[in-house]
Amino acid sequence: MYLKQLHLINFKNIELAQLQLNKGINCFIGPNGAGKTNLLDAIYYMSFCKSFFNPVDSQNIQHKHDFFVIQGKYDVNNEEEHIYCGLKKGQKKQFKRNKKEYDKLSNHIGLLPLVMISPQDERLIVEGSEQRRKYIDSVISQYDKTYLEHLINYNKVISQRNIYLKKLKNLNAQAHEMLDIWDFQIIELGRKISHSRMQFLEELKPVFLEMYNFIAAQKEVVEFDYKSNLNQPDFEGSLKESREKDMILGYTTKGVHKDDVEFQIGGYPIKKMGSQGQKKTFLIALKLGQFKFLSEHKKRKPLLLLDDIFDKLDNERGDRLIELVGSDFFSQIFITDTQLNRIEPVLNKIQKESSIFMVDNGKFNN
Ligand SMILES: Nc1ncnc2c1ncn2[C@@H]1O[C@H](COP(=O)(O)OP(=O)(O)OP(=O)(O)O)[C@@H](O)[C@H]1O
Repeated sequence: MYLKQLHLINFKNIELAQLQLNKGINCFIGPNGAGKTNLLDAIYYMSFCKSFFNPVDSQNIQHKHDFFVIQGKYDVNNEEEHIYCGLKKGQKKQFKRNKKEYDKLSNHIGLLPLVMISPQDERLIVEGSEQRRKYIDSVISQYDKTYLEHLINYNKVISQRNIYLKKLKNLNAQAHEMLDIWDFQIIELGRKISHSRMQFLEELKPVFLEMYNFIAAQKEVVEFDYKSNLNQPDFEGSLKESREKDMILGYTTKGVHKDDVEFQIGGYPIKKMGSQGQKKTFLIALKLGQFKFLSEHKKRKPLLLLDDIFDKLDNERGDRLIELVGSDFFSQIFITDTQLNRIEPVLNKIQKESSIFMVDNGKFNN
């Protein structure tokens, strides 16, 4: 699978861009703020129907304009796929595949698998558990539609339960009866969600370790551990016991919406003990592991988007990463960097078909 053509109008700082893309490697080189990451974000948008960076859709429209359009032509197993996304201020976004609008955007997720590696991934390490859950959910949703449905339903149950808790004054028999109904679903759906998350992380672990050990040349020991709220011995009992507390707080404190994954280096949390380069290596290995995982599950190689990837890595790790990325294991790749003299030697080492686009002030030349 690869992206052949990209056409953008008023997407962030890119007023107009029409690009013919290379099946191999596409490099976008330019100064800070030029629009390199915005271009990657437009490609991300076509796979996930949303921005990687800004969840407020209307803020992705170029300032002083009232709409944006993103269009892409893909080759998927020698069939052409045309994706159109248009957003006009104050209106619902239009998302079409081959001129036909989707009934539900969730039906599109997974058609064009994609893995993005960005400096923003640091959020996965430094921020709270919500970031890690979102990450896991977005990967599983790319290959398992039922999971996405369970997750949507689970979130609806939690939000209805929370609305009810906020209005509740005391836990009388009627309140317990109502909560029993929601708690039954929290347990049923939660079990399925927790099981899928556990399976995914167990399968991801060996490929993640393989990638980490390759890039870091076995220099340190890393690990991740899934902590599911549902795995405590009597989850049902503890959900019931928390009702009083939930009523006071006005939200549900137990359930898979509180799950987490602990990232470790040398047996300690990487958030506290990892150096910047080690954290970066960890995140790259996680995402490349995800790439391998998705390739196997989708029987299709995802697009790989590498935003500012070589920053903070020492030469040895950088070289090993180049060796990896240059292998036939990866298909179409998009790379951004501020320096042409850092990218040119990389392309020479890789020996893959490539195009270089110079980016300045939202304009692209090659
Ligand atoms: N809705 C918008 N309208 C106009 N400009 C926008 C909009 N959203 C973001 N921008 C601008 O886009 C620019 C950022 O572009 P981008 O993140 O693509 O830069 P970059 O080339 O990746 O830079 P860096 O090398 O610093 O990562 C900023 O100047 C930002 O103000």
